[in-house]
Amino acid sequence: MTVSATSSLVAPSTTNNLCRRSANYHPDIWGNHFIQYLSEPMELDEIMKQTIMLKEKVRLRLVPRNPLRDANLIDSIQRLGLYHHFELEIGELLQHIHNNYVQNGTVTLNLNQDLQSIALVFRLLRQHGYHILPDVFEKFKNEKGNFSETLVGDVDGMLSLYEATHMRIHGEDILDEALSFTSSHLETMTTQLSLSVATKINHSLKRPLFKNLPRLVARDYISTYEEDPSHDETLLLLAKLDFNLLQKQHQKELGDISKWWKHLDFATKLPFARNRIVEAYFWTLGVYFESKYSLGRKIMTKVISLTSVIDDIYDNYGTIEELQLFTQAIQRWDITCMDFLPEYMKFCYKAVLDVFEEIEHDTVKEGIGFCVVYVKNEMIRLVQAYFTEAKWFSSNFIPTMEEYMALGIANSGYYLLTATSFIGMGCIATEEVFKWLTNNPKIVNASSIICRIMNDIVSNEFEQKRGHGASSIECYMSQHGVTREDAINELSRQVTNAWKDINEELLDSTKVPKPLLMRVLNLSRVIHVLYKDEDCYTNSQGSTKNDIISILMNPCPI
Ligand SMILES: CC(C)=CCC/C(C)=C/COP(=O)(O)OP(=O)(O)O
Repeated sequence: MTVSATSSLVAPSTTNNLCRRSANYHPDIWGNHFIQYLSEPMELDEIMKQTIMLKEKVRLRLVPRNPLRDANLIDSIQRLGLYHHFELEIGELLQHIHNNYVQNGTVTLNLNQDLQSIALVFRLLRQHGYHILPDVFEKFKNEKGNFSETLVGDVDGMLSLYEATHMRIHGEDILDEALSFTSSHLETMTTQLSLSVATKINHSLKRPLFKNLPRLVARDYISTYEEDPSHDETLLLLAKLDFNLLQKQHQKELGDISKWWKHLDFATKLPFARNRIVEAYFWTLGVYFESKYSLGRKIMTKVISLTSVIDDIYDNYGTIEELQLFTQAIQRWDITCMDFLPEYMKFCYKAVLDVFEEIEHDTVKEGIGFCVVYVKNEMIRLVQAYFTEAKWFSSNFIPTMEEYMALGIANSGYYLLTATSFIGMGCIATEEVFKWLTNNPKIVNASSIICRIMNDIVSNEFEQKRGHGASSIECYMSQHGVTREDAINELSRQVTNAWKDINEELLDSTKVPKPLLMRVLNLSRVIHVLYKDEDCYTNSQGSTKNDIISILMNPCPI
């Protein structure tokens, strides 16, 4: 295929009688639901006053007492979605545990055979950047070097160890073994336990804490915590009020963004494309939910929803000739290029330029206008990658795995989304940080690999049926002469390794501030939630719909 994106712009010949591919995506399922929230009154002063008072009450408790009590309190606060209010105090408490109960990287806390507590302390310290060693788990092995079967009766201990294993980095074989030991036994145990415990286990197996989205964890845990007779009333009430307050803010934000989307009227103008504004906001909410990231959420939701449409143009509807024009127009970034585009592309092109103008306006106001060119460049790189992918498909080219993954990292869109997420982070996202991003950092590559491969694994069969380029699965099968199942096993191993890369990079935040790395972690978590079993972004009527209802529509009953 010799189509190049650099030749001069020439208006396309008539395309009306072309045979275009179609994916028959289901329509938007939300209608005007979120626009309604815009007219709801916001009388929240009393609730805000109450939460301030409750926060101060909780803060008084966040002083070192007994390391186990401290660890459990931190765990509850984190699961209840309140960590962002107590970052400083929790940091100090963990520092205290580390100073007093860790020697040469090994936890020395005397917890005998209390697997639940040991694994909890390990998980919390790791999560907060302490490079402690997993050798504390050696004592749970038998003389043959296997995890002891006597642990199987300890459901809480098994679950706690299972959750801790997701923090593992390369070379930690004991945690690999612990993961397969705990997951296989937990799965078997579900048939012998009460329905509520089995449900809890199944949920953890599908969405371990570390790979789940903080808002989903909070909404779920608030209910679980309430049922625990030993719960702390102050903490529970604070968690509920805080969740509901944030939910009201999210509803208004999404209402505003939905109005913008409705006004674009892509459902009529580009009916072949996915219409997923609420799902795009959900994606963004997984990246940052805290009140102060409102601007970031607005920008990122708009970028995701437009990228989704562009992806559909390249994957389904556009002809190679049209795609070449669109690619050139994006490279040139000039509104006059619109004249050369087919009607349906004009709407999308104009919307992209308008959104970037809005980003420029917002970021200049915040004093970080320098970032726009970096984000724009990521959009250009993404569209070029989409075009290469379309050319490969139209010429029936099956790349090697190496060629495929180099393009797959670029067309995952995760560099664009990472750069976009940094815009919302304010002054810590310096120009150095955006430059760092242009040098293919390991953590962003890993997150892009997770995005590309998990997406390929769940959407492959459907995409191949409607006509799509070779995915990582076909490339691997063709290159290594193996079955689909073997290819999927190998690719899943690559996803596991990418998570280990992410964990390793999170332990070293010397190059880039940790809050920015947390965006990359959260972007990876979104992929785990949306693409674990099927493409729940494209087919959003199942678990995604339930997740959206639970965090964006249902307040916590007080
Ligand atoms: C990560 C980004 C940019 C998200 C925006 C929405 C999007 C393009 C989702 C993936 O769609 P898909 O499953 O059709 O992707 P692909 O065409 O890459 O397989």
